[in-house]
Amino acid sequence: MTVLDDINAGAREDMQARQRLVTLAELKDRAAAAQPARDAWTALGGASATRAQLKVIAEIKRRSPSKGDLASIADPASLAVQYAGGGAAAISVLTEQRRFNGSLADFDAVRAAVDIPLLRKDFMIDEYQIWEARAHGADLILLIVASLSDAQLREFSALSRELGMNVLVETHTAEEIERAVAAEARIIGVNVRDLKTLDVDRSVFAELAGGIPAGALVIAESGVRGVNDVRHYAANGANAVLVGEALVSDAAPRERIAEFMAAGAEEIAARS
Ligand SMILES: O=C(O)c1ccccc1NCC(=O)[C@H](O)[C@H](O)COP(=O)(O)O
Repeated sequence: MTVLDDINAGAREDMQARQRLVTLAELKDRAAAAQPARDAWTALGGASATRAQLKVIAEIKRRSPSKGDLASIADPASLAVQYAGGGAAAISVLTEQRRFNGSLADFDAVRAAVDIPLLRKDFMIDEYQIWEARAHGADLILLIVASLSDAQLREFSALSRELGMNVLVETHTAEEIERAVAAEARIIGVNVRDLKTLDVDRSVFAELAGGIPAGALVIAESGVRGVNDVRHYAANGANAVLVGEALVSDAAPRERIAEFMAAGAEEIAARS
């Protein structure tokens, strides 16, 4: 069993516990009453003809399987306000409990504090979680190609779109990019962290990003520890970077985001 298999199995058990408390019918009612989803595609630069900026998706991440405890984050809402103030285009909130110490309560607190698009970052293996995301005000969800069949990728993407949300489709290999493209993904992430071994290899981004069709938004996920990593991703075609550890462990996340955006814009200008 890989780490990803193990996380998915835990995510399913936790979802089943929530299903005993909140039925799908109740979630559907809550989703219908929720404010419409914000436009994450446009916030991430999708509608811009030039895509001259590098966008930052700033993540709220307390712990991780690879690094253990990262930050206690007693007040996720206050961190989210700092992220938004620094210019983050979107905020990723990890809601997985067992390995990341996240929760839907964190998500709700962040939702109440900021008005920019929110990514519900979890291990999505069932439509229930997609309804749940929308019911809690998510604008964007993550689908990990390695966790899903082609049919699930298509069905989960279609449901998310029906609910007004965008989908970040995460890949780690050329074959997974082909599957994402076949599922008509418009926002494609390359996670340089192999979720089966937890190895982080930033060169994976340079190898794979060129295979993503023009028109799609390209998100570099994981491994940003400083401006040089941001420059590397921007120089190799990233429209946005998804950053967790470097921001939660920084005393000045607002300034760090602004710094990452400035460095990224310089690289994009240099490559065009
Ligand atoms: O972060 C992990 O150790 C991890 C392990 C297994 C599955 C997923 C994992 N992380 C999810 C992510 O992809 C990252 O939280 C995200 O890309 C930010 O990464 P980083 O900036 O390196 O914290």
